[in-house]
Amino acid sequence: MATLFPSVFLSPAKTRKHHFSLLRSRSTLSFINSLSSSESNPLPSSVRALWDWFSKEGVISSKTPVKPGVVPEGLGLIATRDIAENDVILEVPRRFWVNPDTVEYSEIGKVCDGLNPWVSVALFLVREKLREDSKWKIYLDVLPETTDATIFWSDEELSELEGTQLLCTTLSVKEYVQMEFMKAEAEIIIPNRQLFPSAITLNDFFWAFGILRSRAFSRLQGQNLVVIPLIDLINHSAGITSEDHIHERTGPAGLFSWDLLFSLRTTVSVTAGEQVKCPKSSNASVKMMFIKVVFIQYGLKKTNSELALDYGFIESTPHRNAYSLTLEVPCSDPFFRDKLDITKLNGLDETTDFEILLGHPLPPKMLPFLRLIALGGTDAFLLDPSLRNSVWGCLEFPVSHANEKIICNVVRDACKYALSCYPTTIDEDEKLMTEGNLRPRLWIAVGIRSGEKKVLHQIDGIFKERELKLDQLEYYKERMLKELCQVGEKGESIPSESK
Ligand SMILES: C[S@@+](CC[C@H](N)C(=O)[O-])C[C@H]1O[C@@H](n2cnc3c(N)ncnc32)[C@H](O)[C@@H]1O
Repeated sequence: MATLFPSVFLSPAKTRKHHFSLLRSRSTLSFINSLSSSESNPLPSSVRALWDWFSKEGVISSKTPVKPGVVPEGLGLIATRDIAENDVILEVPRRFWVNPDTVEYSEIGKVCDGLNPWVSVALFLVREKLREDSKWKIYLDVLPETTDATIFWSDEELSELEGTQLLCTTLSVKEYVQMEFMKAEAEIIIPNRQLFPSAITLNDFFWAFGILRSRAFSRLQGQNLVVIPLIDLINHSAGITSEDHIHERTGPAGLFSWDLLFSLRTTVSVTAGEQVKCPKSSNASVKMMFIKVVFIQYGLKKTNSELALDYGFIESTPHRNAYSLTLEVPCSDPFFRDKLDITKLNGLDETTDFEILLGHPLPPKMLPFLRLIALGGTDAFLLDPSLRNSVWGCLEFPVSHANEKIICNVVRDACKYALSCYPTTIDEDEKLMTEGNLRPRLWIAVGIRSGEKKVLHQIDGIFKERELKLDQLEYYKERMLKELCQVGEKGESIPSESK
């Protein structure tokens, strides 16, 4: 019966639809202890220059409760004094923001008019980076040349992702960026050489894209992306479980000015770090600083694939492991129009991605959608227009033995096929991870491929269990009969066939 379905019905290895929004959801602050030697991690001069610049501009002062520091995640923000709940950590005035408005009021504003906002900000960043006299030079010097985000991986590094959805997504994002670059080059850069005197390469454009994906926030008022110097030094921690700590307000924006401020606050109080003697050291002058690093939550709903793609790290939290199943009503289906109608009525598209998380149940609309796609034969009466408003309710429960068997077969076959595309087993991956000493990118690759396989085994397990219970499930006709009997017990009329 599985052959009833064309191959487009369920395509697990299909590239996940990527929403090329560069917006990061609102973020959260918190404070985690970290032990760090202040002597062994000197602050780069570029970061000191940025701090001095912001001091001179009156953006930070002796009252600012954080300072930049070198932390395991690269640069980060460190608490310098006790901070009370809901205190402001940093506030950066609008004149230091980099967003589509910044581009609009710049020399390239006119030629970038109408461009996709992220493309215009990317062109702006690259152009400023290539200028010796850029007003933004002090900030741009602090930005990393690259991260461990998968768009920056070599072919050899990407080969470690063989079989994964993340590999497909990374390749399609790279293709998309390349296409946008070629378009921008042909339509904006080449026709306006006087504005872009230095050659801009695809690698430059990728750098800017990577910067935006890993550092841009979404504005609270209005949805345009924005990069905020200094605030973008904040790192992510799995330990932070809330996302709501960014505010915008109008306030003092320097020595004599008033402006819109992008403001980062905390909802938890924090006591600043203190100097302690290194316990193993006999030399009393060697001291370790017990520091409080300020972290945010980059997005509670982001999967490990999204974290790896955007930021270049993954978490060990199980539910960050996900697998996306793409379900589609095939246009060759004899009931295509009816099924599409029902799909739309219930808020789904003809092709819908269902993200399944490790340790979580299937998304609620997945089983009804599967049953709808599989609907045919003697069950096709449920597609009658007179049942249009009630059919989804029926699909939330098993329809018929045949229908349920089809969905089990199709999903299990798809899982088996997807699992056969990974060159390693979960055991092999876990052995690599426990042996340790993996380079960061290999660690990410191994974590991603083992996470995806775990989710596929979980999905397969769910449908295997269903398959074993096919004879015990209650189907539509039995449910209808039961309902009729209940009506009968209440003394109402019973249709003659049921008597
Ligand atoms: C918004 S920036 C934060 C500042 C950054 N650490 C730096 O050195 O400029 C985001 C980047 O920081 C790093 N990062 C943030 N949180 C991290 C974490 N929990 N684990 C590993 N890297 C992290 C990643 O490279 C990520 O792309």
